Amino acid sequence: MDNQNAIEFFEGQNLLYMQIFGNLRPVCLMWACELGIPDIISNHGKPITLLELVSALQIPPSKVGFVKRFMRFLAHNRIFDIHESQEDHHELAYALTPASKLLVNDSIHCLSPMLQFMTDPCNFFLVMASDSRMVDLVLKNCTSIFEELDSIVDVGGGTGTTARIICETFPKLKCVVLDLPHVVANLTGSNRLSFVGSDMFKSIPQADAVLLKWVLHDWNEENCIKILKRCKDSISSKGNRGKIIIIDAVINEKLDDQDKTQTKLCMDIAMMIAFNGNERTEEEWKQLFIGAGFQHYKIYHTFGFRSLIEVYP
Ligand SMILES: C[S@@+](CC[C@H](N)C(=O)[O-])C[C@H]1O[C@@H](n2cnc3c(N)ncnc32)[C@H](O)[C@@H]1O
Ligand SMILES: O=c1cc(-c2ccc(O)cc2)oc2c(O)c(O)ccc12
Repeated sequence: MDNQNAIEFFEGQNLLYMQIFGNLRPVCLMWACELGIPDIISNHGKPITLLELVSALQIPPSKVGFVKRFMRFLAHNRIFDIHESQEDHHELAYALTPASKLLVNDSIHCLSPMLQFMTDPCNFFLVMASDSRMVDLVLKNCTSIFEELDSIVDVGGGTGTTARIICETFPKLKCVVLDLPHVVANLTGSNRLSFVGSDMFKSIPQADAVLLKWVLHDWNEENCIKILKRCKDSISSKGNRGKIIIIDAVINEKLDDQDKTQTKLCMDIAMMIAFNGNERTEEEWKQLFIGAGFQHYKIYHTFGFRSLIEVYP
């Protein structure tokens, strides 16, 4: 084997080992949450030294080396930051990163239900609600998309977390949440928020706009076109001024960084396994819109791994 081949061989070997051991990442993340490490660091109010962490975890001091290695792994994966403490003789101290701030239990945007769901997929609606609380961040950046509307139907809107945030943010907007009857049974609305138990393939109430957040990626092309046609009927009384607002991923391997593409492609595999659904490229979205009889669309790549797409008749 010449030198170049040897370099390629060892790079290939490393990549393969990295993939093979990759399943340890979610496992370690879950252990960190089960041990309450994000909460401990958050409650500490400043970076926590290794000894302080071991003491808070009530782990025998003899195990300090294990905690150190565990935290090194998580820090390498950008779940925690490692600082050199200025006060404590340059001891190592751990801080939260943007990722672990989302695992602190009393934070409004806490995503730990999503993590638990991956090992125990029973509480689907709790998971969806935890994701939907992020919508407040989207709405702050996209007020122009909603502020001219008088009414909106959140199709497949689950237990109404997104709709409640929309109602709070836009005080003149009336919002209907449409989901399957068993999902919305026993849910109470308010004067501007109501729940309809129905099948989105059959009929959707009339409104100025229809919201589809994390719905279409659950379905194959044929079913998406059926749903979009029902949505088009729902906004028909608004002529060309009605619109569909889709919140979902748009795969763009050329423009996105490696992390973002990784998330979208993982989600694509999850959708393929769980629902025969898929994440889509812009061209694939465009074909759906044309297939359902829409003329125009505009994509806002403004928040995280998902985009907001406005679709017009
Ligand atoms: C992945 S969840 C998304 C929930 C919510 N939009 C969100 O982002 O949190 C998909 C939703 O579609 C609903 N759904 C599935 N089939 C439906 C149907 N035929 N009619 C109405 N809703 C449906 C599910 O009950 C579920 O609430
Ligand atoms: O993050 C998810 C995960 C699922 C999922 C994974 C495994 C299963 O056995 C069932 C479901 O489903 C999701 C989904 O439908 C969605 O719209 C968004 C996120 C997820």
